Amino acid sequence: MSAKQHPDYDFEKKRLEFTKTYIRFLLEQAKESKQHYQENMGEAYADLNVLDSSLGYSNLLTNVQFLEMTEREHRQLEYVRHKPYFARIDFQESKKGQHEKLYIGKASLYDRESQKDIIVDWRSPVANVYYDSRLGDVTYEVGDEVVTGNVSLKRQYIIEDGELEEIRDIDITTHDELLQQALSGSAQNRLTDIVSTIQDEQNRVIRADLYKPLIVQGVAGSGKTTIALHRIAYFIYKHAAYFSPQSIMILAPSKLFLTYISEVLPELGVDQVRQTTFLEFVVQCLDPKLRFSHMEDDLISLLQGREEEKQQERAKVIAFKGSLRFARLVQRYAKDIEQGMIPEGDFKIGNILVMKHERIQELFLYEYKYLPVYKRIQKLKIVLMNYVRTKKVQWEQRILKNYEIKLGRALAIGDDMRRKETVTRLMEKKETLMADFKKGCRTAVNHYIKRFPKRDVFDYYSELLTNEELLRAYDERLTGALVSGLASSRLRWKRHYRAEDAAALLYLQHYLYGPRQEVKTKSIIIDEAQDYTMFELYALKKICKTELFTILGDLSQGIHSYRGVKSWGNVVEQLFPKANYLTLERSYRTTIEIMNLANAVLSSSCEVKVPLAIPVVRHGNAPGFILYDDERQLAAALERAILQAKAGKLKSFALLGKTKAECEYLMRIFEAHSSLAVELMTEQRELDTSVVSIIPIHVAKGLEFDFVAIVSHSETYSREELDAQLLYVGMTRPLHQLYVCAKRAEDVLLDDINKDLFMRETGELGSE
Ligand SMILES: Nc1ncnc2c1ncn2[C@@H]1O[C@H](COP(=O)(O)OP(=O)(O)OP(=O)(O)O)[C@@H](O)[C@H]1O
Repeated sequence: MSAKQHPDYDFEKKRLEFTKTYIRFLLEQAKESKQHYQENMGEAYADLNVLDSSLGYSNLLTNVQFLEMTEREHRQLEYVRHKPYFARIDFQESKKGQHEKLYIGKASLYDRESQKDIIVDWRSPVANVYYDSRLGDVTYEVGDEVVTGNVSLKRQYIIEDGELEEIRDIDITTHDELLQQALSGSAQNRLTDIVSTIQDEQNRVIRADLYKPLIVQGVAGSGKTTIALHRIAYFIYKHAAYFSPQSIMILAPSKLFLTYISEVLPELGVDQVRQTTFLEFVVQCLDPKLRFSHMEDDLISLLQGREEEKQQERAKVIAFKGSLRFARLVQRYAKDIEQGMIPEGDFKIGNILVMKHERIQELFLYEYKYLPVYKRIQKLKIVLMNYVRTKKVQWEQRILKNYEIKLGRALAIGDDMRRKETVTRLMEKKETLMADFKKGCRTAVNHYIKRFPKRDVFDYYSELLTNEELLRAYDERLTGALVSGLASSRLRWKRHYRAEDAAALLYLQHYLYGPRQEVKTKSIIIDEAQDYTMFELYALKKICKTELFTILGDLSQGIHSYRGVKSWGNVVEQLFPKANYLTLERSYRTTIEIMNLANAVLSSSCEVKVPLAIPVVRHGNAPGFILYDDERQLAAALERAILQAKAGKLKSFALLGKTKAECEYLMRIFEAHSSLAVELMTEQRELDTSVVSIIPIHVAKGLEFDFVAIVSHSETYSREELDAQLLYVGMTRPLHQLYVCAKRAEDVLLDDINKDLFMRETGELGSE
């Protein structure tokens, strides 16, 4: 209800004014403190030359740290001042008996004098009660302790620009009203935070054990991306000492997607989290010059279905390269490289045995095992150099002694001539030997180390792919077709690889060289994880040396399933046996009508591997099916639908095609027959809601729009799993309105679907 109509309006208004005034006061204080620390820094800097330098630096450093802290506080206050909180719970803890009104917001605030909470952070233990429990008796956990109490009121606020607009009391069970309101809004070109309407199943994901891997199967629109980001904010709040933002890495499918999610973390007060794509990460670990063709290229070839047999073979090669079987093959190869590296024979300087081959092997293969193979060479070099240095005098004396004995014998020779000759020869020999020995001590280690092979990861990997004998040696069950498929999958240019090679290269780099820069990641969040191969997940685990993965995906959207995850069970069993597995079955993005049609299309054409999405209670228009005959009709019908939707306040519009070629075709149709501003979206561009975006479905995966039309013009959808999943992905992108346009119902798999699930329109309706 409107805030003013609520019986507690005066009280709540006063409370809000008090909070705002206090925030203003703190902001003033923070401003003064900042100035103070800046002045101190200036003085400390000037003193650097005068004072003992360590004291000067420590002064400077202390002030820099205080300044950073104050700036952080300042930023946080600035960012909550217009919307300090979004909910209140009245809570009475059983033990204390004290009744508390707890206001929940995005950041905590307390009275500096009384130390009492003014705002409680949404991530704090007690705030869990707001998300998780109903009115009445509740419990929540603080560490190992369980706190019991009673919640007598749950209240929500809508505060805009510091003004109280609405107050709602949640009487029995749900947050539905506020959720409905949140969901009925428009899709922006950026994802937003949802702290005030997090649902209980989502709350469980956000707060799931942070020290265990977590795998989440969530239907389309269930909030996976959104809650992954909230989980990061929770990580940082709960374990600030262990998880700095820099130690967390998000892996997203594309740069476009990264831009799309870029505002959520700052909205949640979190910055500096590493956000990248898997291929970008591999490039950073290996070599900035490394280039990958995109996995979408393979998808496109598969979708276009050209030279079907060849494509089937390619799909098999891609699938194999993503498998743990290939990972084992690469592992064996890496082991052999390791074993075969050590130069033959003992390490000697002249005749002096420095180290036996067996001992070097022992050091290299066992004692330095904790290091990547090539780093062990450096280690061995240092050890051998030190060894030679410490032993040099002893060896020298041994040589000298040897000659002393020989000289002693020579001096005893009776014949003057022979004695002289022998002594001179021995002296000369000694001189040469000593000179050689000294030189040997300086150079022998380097010479020995140079005998280790010097090859890079690309060289090794190319050798593996193209050497039939090697491939069979590491996997004797390999078929001839696969062997030749692997060989022909190698790209011609050095440092230019296919996406399917990324995992093997990453693994080899990890095993042989270690990453180029130290990987400081302690926790990895993977979105759209159904597109990852088992080998990719395995290689990531190895190179980051962590088990702390949060893996979120939806098998129903597995359009890369020829390579990607087929079952979460496999991921748990083979890679993360300690993982928690959670599911999200409710979908928040689309209306019931749209979700019902998407579910029907999916289940009519392929085996559904996971539960179908349950839409939250939000109704909308029935999806429209536009049957058209020619380009002109199509453009006119869609223009009309879009203008109508614009009048109905929808803001973001997308036309989805099966492939890039189809989208380019649509672009031409619209430019020729419509006055709408359209733009062809690629992964490099940013979403612009002022135009109608034309996007291939696989690029739109993960994104959302108010209005979506899926157009089949030059491309149709078959009953193959890949096509049905692609349609499903497209159909689950809109928030409010879906159109499917085709020349025949079977082209978009609607021929077999219950006709009540969509409204059939003909192109003529729209053409005037
Ligand atoms: N609890 C919630 N309150 C309000 N909005 C929500 C909530 N949960 C999800 N949403 C909204 O639902 C939409 C879908 O969320 P999101 O994109 O995170 O889902 P997803 O599971 O990653 O989807 P997909 O797999 O289809 O890409 C977003 O607009 C998000 O803001």
